[in-house]
Parts: sequence; structure tokens; C-alpha cells
Amino acid sequence: MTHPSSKKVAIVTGASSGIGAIYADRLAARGYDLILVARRADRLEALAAQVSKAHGIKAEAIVADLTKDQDVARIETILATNGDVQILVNNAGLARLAPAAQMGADDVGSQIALNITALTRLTQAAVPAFVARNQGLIINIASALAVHSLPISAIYSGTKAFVLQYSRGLQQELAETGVKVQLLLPASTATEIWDLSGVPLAALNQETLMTTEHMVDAALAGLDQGETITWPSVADASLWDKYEAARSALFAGTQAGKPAPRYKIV
Ligand SMILES: NC(=O)C1=CN([C@@H]2O[C@H](COP(=O)(O)OP(=O)(O)OC[C@H]3O[C@@H](n4cnc5c(N)ncnc54)[C@H](OP(=O)(O)O)[C@@H]3O)[C@@H](O)[C@H]2O)C=CC1
Ligand SMILES: CC(=O)[C@H](N)C(=O)O
Repeated sequence: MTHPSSKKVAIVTGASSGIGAIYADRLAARGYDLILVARRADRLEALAAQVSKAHGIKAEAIVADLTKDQDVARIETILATNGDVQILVNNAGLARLAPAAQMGADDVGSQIALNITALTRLTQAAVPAFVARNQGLIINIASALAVHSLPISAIYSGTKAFVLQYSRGLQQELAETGVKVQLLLPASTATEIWDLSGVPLAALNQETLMTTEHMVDAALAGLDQGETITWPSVADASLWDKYEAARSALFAGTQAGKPAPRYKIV
């Protein structure tokens, strides 16, 4: 095992707006140097300058399109080789909300490439490096839509369901190590993602919308309380326990080795 570094670096993908920009600010406030990743250089550089000044940390902007193989590879290399990286926030994501049958291949492919492939590749690059140091945190941002599909969210919900199951499996694999995976499942949060998705932010019930600051602060409070699964807007935490109990009972029910009696197959 290599020794943990005294320098603390966090990589935040999708830091140029919304939830990622607030993560950058909050992690800088906790003393982390930052590597900020997204496509919009101007936004990233302005944020890097602002958080460096506000919190006295170092922040580097890396312009990358995480739907592109070579750009993901550049961030994978940093994760695999920079021994100071302690946190990966897999936040970059996009939504295209429309019936799947009417969605073009580009919109299907870009959601899968960013929400699933990039998140998975970056996590897979981080895990061996973190395990070697027996230290590290991966924050995977799914969505409440990971457990709920709408007629316009089949692809987006599917990508977030992947993040849920992938993160749950990893948590079990890493349980005996010092590496932690926090799975975050926010509900509607007021960001640019909505106007880009085809469902304008203004069309949502404003009472169901959380601010980015509240969302990230709740997620970090959950992390500080030792949560591995955080539902920032869910007041009754026992709902997840009940969901898990039902899911586990359903899975146990599949292990019968014969057709269910209701099918009357002898
Ligand atoms: N807002 C909400 O209601 C909810 C959001 N989420 C999830 O939260 C995460 C953050 O989204 P949110 O802050 O809302 O949305 P934003 O649209 O504000 O932020 C998305 C971020 O991802 C970046 N991004 C988009 N495409 C790419 C790309 N090809 N390569 C690299 N970066 C990219 C954007 O930067 P740039 O365009 O500069 O590349 C931006 O920084 C997403 O994973 C989303 O699914 C989950 C539940 C609810
Ligand atoms: C645009 C959305 O659907 C939102 N990101 C969510 O996950 O709820």
C-alpha cells in the first residue's frame, strides 16, 4: 500500500455550472485543491479564479468533452497517476427529455456516453489508485429518476439506474477498503440542465425545485454523517430502507429454479 498524500486534490466533472460549480466551491472551502473539468473554458477558468481567491486553494481548469474517448482518457490518466487526488465527483451529466421512440441516435448516444460511459471509465481509473492508497472518495451523481421512469425519461432514467446499480455493487466490493463511494440521488434542482433537456425550468412546479446550494450542502452533510446513499430531498429516510427490503425480497423470490405456480407449467 502506498502512503496517502498530505496534499488534497478533488476532481469535479461538469464544474462549469449548476451542481458541479457548487461542489467546487464547497470542496475548496474544505481545503481541497481542484481539477475542474467541462467543455466551457471561460466558465471553468472564471470559477477556478473565484474559488482560488475565496478559499486560498489551487484550481486548475481542464477543458474536456467527456463524450469523446481521447478526452476521457486524459482524465483517466490524471486519476491513475496523480497520487494527490482524494476525491472524484462524477457530476457531468446531461438529459434529453423526449419519448425514446422519437429521439435521435445522437441524443441517445450522448446521454449514454456521458452519464454512463464517462462516469464508469473515470471511476474504473480511480478505484485501483485509491485502493493502492487505501483512501479516496468517489461521489456518483445519479438522480431520483434512477428509480422512476417517465414517458419522456426512458433513456435518462436508464442511465441513472445504471449509476445506481454500478455504485451499489462497487460499495460492496470496496467495503473492506478505505475507499468510499457515495451515491447521490437528487430530485429536481434548479440548473441549466432543464432548459437544455427540452423541459424548461419555468415549466416545473417551483415548489418541487431545490437550489443547487441546498442540494450540495445536504449531500455533504449526508457524507459527513457517514451516508453511502444520499437522497437530499427525502424527509423520511425509512423509505429507502423499505425500498431496499422490498427489492431484496423480490430478488430472493427469483431464486426458485422453477416457473412460478401461477403459470401452471408442470
Ligand atoms: N438539476 C437536476 O434537477 C438534477 C441533476 N442531476 C444530475 O446532476 C448532474 C449535474 O447536472 P446539473 O448541475 O443539474 O446540470 P448543468 O447542466 O448545470 O451541469 C452539467 C455539467 O456537465 C457538463 N457537461 C455537459 N456535457 C458535457 C460533456 N460532453 N463533457 C464534459 N462535461 C459536460 C456541463 O459543462 P459544459 O457544458 O461546459 O461541458 C456542466 O458543467 C448531472 O449528472 C445530472 O444528471 C440529478 C438529479 C437532478
Ligand atoms: C433533467 C432531469 O430530469 C433532472 N436532471 C433529474 O434528474 O431529475
